[in-house]
Amino acid sequence: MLEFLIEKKDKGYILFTITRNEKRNAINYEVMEGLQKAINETAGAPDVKALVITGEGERAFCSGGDLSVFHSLSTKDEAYTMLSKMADILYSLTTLSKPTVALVNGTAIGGGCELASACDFRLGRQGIKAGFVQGKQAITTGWGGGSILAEKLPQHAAMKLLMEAEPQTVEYLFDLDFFHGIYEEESLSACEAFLDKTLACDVNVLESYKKIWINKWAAVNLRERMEEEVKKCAVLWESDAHHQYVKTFLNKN
Ligand SMILES: CC[C@H](C(=O)O)C(=O)SCCNC(=O)CCNC(=O)[C@H](O)C(C)(C)COP(=O)(O)OP(=O)(O)OC[C@H]1O[C@@H](n2cnc3c(N)ncnc32)[C@H](O)[C@@H]1OP(=O)(O)O
Repeated sequence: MLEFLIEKKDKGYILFTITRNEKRNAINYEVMEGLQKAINETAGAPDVKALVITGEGERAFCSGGDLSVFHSLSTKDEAYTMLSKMADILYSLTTLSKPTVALVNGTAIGGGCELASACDFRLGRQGIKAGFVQGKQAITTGWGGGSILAEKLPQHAAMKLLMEAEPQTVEYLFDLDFFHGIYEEESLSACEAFLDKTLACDVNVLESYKKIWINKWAAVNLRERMEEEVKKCAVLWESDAHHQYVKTFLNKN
């Protein structure tokens, strides 16, 4: 069974859905491949004006890296290989030539918040929570999401979310400008209402405007800063405290 769905919508955008609700839409290597495929398809299709990313079901948007897979990564070198692979994908998402939306339909935890941060816009469903919880697991954001967040939010807001490492309400995160909209209705209707005017714009105009930020992020060496973040997380990954968190989580039931 496929772990993701890529759908080309009539309104002119691609919808990428992580279809692993039973694992709260955790990201494994197959989901990583699917995400890159959706990014490439969006970039390459002249009739596609945006990419929307969401999770299957009502419980979770994305619970970050799949710990039942990544728990076997013991050393910093083993961790680096996975972390840098996803950092490449998140950089290509961040710098995708067209607008992107994280449609946060449920809980977003850890790397799930990094995935959302890599999108241009974030919509959160009423009642959900999201948190960069890595700090509570003796690691940092490991996919470059901290450096991306530092580009999207004011320093005090980004630092607070990363250093407190707590799941927060959608209202709290809206006030910090992490979310750009809160919705109660069905997710896709909310997303299409948010994107309506943008999708009415010529794709060449959208790409020209997005290039302003792509150039900015290149000028501030975002990719190099993400690489440094990945390397630091890989070192922390080796700690007993981190391995103990993962072990406890996987043995909880
Ligand atoms: C890899 C590095 C990356 C980075 O930052 O670079 C990271 O993302 S590190 C952070 C990794 N993610 C987590 O620590 C989140 C772990 N999950 C949870 O905290 C909860 O599951 C939560 C809050 C997302 C949802 O809680 P809820 O009560 O709704 O569900 P359960 O906890 O009962 O989980 C249901 C089912 O899904 C499995 N599950 C959930 N998250 C993950 C995950 N990240 N990896 C693997 N499996 C996950 C969980 O084990 C349960 O499975 P079951 O077989 O039913 O017991």
